[in-house]
Amino acid sequence: MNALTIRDFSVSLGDGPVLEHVNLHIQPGELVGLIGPNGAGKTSLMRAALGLIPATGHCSLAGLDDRSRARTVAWMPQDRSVAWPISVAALVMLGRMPHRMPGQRPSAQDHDQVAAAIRQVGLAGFEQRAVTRLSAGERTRALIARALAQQTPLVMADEPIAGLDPAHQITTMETFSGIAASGRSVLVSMHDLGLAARHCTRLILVGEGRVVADGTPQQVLTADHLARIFHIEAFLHSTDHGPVFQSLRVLGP
Ligand SMILES: Nc1ncnc2c1ncn2[C@@H]1O[C@H](COP(=O)(O)OP(=O)(O)OP(=O)(O)O)[C@@H](O)[C@H]1O
Repeated sequence: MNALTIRDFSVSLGDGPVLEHVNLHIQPGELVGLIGPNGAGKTSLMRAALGLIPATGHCSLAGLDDRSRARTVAWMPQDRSVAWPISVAALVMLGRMPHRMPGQRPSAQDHDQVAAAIRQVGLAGFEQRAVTRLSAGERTRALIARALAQQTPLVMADEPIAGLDPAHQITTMETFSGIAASGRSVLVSMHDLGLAARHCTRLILVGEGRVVADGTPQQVLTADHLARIFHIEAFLHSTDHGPVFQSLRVLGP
C-alpha cells in the first residue's frame, strides 16, 4: 500500500490555481524530495494533502479523522515559530500525543522516544531549555525531533534543512534516509538540489502549475528542466562520492 496517494489533485489560492491535476504516489521506503522554484506550490501541495487548505481530487489522507491522521503523518511546517516558552522536551513530547488517550500521562516508551528524537537531532543537553531561547537552527532541529518522535509511517517536512549548518543538513538528510531504510516514507521540500540529488531516492519537480518531472535525480535534474523551470545552468556529475551538483549561472530570458 502506498504511504501517500494523490490523484488529479488541484489546489487554488487567492485568484487562481497554484497546481493542477497532480498525481503523486509515495511508497514505503522512499525519501522523496519535492523541488521547484519559489512560489511553485510545494508548501501548498503538502498543506492541501494534509487537509489544511482546500483542494479538489483524491488524497489518501483526506478520509482520516484528526487522530488517525496524526498517527499516519508527521508534519513539520515551514513556519518555525513557537508561541510559548515550553521546553524542548515538552515540545518534542507533543509528537507523542496521538499515541495516548486524552488525559493519559506519557509512558516510559513515550519518554524513550522523546529522548531518542532529541539525541538524533543533536539537542541532548537542551531538554529543559525553553524553545524560545534556542537559535533558529536549534529550533528547527527541535521541530524535526517532534516529527521524529511521532513515529508515523509518513513524515512530511517543509524545507527542514533551511537554516541548518552543513553538518546538521547532512545528518538531517541521513536521518530521513534512515527512516526510509526502515520501510517508512519521507516527503521533504527543499531548495538544496545537491543534497536532494545525494540523499533522495526520487525527486518530484513542480513548476508551471503542475508536476513537471518525477523520477531519479538524474532523470529530474536535466539541463532542460534546470533551464526551463529554475532558469539556471548547473553542473551535475556522478562521482565515487555520489552525485555532485553545483549551480553555475542564471540564464537570461
Ligand atoms: N494565502 C495565500 N493566498 C493567495 N496566494 C497564496 C497564499 N499562499 C501562497 N500563495 C501563492 O501560492 C503560490 C504557491 O505558494 P507556495 O508557498 O506553495 O510555494 P512554494 O513552492 O512552497 O514556495 P517557496 O519555495 O518560496 O517556499 C505562490 O504564487 C504564492 O504567492
